Amino acid sequence: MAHLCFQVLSTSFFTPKPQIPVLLSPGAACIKSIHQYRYLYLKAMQDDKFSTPPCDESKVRVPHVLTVAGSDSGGGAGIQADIKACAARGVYCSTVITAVTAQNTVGVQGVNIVPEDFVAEQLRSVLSDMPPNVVKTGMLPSTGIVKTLCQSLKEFPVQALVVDPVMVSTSGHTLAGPSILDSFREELLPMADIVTPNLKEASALLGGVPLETIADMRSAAKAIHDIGPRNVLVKGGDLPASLDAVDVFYDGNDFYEFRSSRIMTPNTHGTGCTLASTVAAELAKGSQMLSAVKVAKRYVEAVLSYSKNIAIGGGCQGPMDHLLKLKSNVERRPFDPCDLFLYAVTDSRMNKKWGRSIVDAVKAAIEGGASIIQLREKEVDTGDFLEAAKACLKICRVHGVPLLINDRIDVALASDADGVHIGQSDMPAHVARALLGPDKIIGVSCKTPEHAQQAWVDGADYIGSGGVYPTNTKENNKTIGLDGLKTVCVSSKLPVVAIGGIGMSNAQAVMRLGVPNLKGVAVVSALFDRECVTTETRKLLEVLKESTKIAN
Ligand SMILES: Nc1ncnc2c1ncn2[C@@H]1O[C@H](COP(=O)(O)OP(=O)(O)OP(=O)(O)O)[C@@H](O)[C@H]1O
Ligand SMILES: Cc1ncc(CO)c(N)n1
Ligand SMILES: [Mg+2]
Repeated sequence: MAHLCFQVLSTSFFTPKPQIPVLLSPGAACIKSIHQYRYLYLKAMQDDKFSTPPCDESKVRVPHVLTVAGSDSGGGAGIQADIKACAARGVYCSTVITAVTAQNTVGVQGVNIVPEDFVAEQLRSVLSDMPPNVVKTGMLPSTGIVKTLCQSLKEFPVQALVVDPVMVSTSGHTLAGPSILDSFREELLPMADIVTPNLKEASALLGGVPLETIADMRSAAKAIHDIGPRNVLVKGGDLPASLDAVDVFYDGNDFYEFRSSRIMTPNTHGTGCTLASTVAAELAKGSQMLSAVKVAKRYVEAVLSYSKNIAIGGGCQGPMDHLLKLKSNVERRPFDPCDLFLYAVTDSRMNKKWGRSIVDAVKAAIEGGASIIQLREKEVDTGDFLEAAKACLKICRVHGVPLLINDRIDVALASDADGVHIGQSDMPAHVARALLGPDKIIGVSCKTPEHAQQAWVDGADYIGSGGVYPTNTKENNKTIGLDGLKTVCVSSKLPVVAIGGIGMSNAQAVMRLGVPNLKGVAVVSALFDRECVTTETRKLLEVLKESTKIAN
């Protein structure tokens, strides 16, 4: 009996278009071949038969890749690489698992194939309920699984199909035997928008022709294109180590070479899965094929380069670390309110007056015992500020002292400083938080309980409150006094550092206010408008330590 199929159809070559659901009439039996559905799609386009689905403006479309692949217990290739690559590229990834492998950096110890009907069930679950933009395939270990997949794709067509014809692991273990070659050639490849064989796989698809040079890769790309996929990318990761990593792309008309210098690293496990998933992710976002491949190649190169020295496992082929963007957050130790104890704020006028560079000033303050540094450089050009921030950061990291940038979120981002300190008239703290991400330190200057309340709501980590005493460092700055400071501290959920005219003579009075969230003092002139910054910092540290002893 013919049945209703609610389908998502696409053009015969990938075009970045929203998915167009089509309700086929009961008379239209489920489409038999991919060619037939592509024909029907084009015809329907001509006849203007598509109805746009009612759109709910409150819903956000999420680009979505479904990967149909094997699990790699080592986490570097297969399903695990696909999920990580899609996540890194900002794309949702659902999974149909075709095999479970026991694998590590030494090799493949075992393969357990998922029964064909259970692969079919997983496919149905995903495709019928949450149609992906793009399907990407990896390890398809049996002819039955290839056929099941092709059948599902005919029933539930998608915008693009990316086929990574996984056959042999880099360690030489067979992941899908030669028996699948016929079903690849006859059924899967003709449906593919792109197929991405490595040298061995390209050779196998062509009956074993030897492939050793870039000229060979071109001929292979053309011959594989004749099998039916719309685009072919022959990957050159396995070219001799002396050559660049060159991939050859052929779209049926033109050849393109994607070249990157070869990264000398043992951590290349999963490069192929990562490349294909990234192509799929970029297509899902709406890229054209050529730009998707370009971005994917660049991404793999960046991840390889980032991961070249990581050590996971004792074998000779390690995995990559896909989430490089998140890495800097891991290296930084979390903010500790006690860091606010002796908070040194640099000042360009004072540095000029005493003939010091920003870096020298920071070095001296750290040597004297400053527990956090803020670069407050109002008169320095952006380029010079950035260079100084990077140099200061190196010193701060060595000593475990956080480095904050005053006002300049751009400089904080570009230098990868630990955070920023912003005033009431700078960028709102919640916007700074959105730009800087969850891990960077954000401090906000607050004079009132309302400011303090807002800083908490906006996601700040601490507040700076003052001026406690009159100061020349900041013009037109209202003095709030010890009482004002206490009022702010009492109403603040965040730790507080006191600022404004604080030095050796009055630091104890401030610290003796006796409010638990007052964690320290921020000083400018008391350290930097002096001949020896290190000596002054040491002295102030002693005074502060003394005040805590008295308080306890
Ligand atoms: N050492 C390297 N330096 C730079 N790029 C590389 C290196 N090794 C592989 N690549 C690139 O990584 C991508 C994947 O190619 P490769 O030939 O390694 O695929 P593969 O053999 O299928 O990988 P897998 O190990 O996942 O099966 C290609 O773009 C290739 O050029
Ligand atoms: C599960 C799986 N898929 C693909 C590859 C190819 O890298 C692998 N090693 N393991
Ligand atoms: Mg591969």
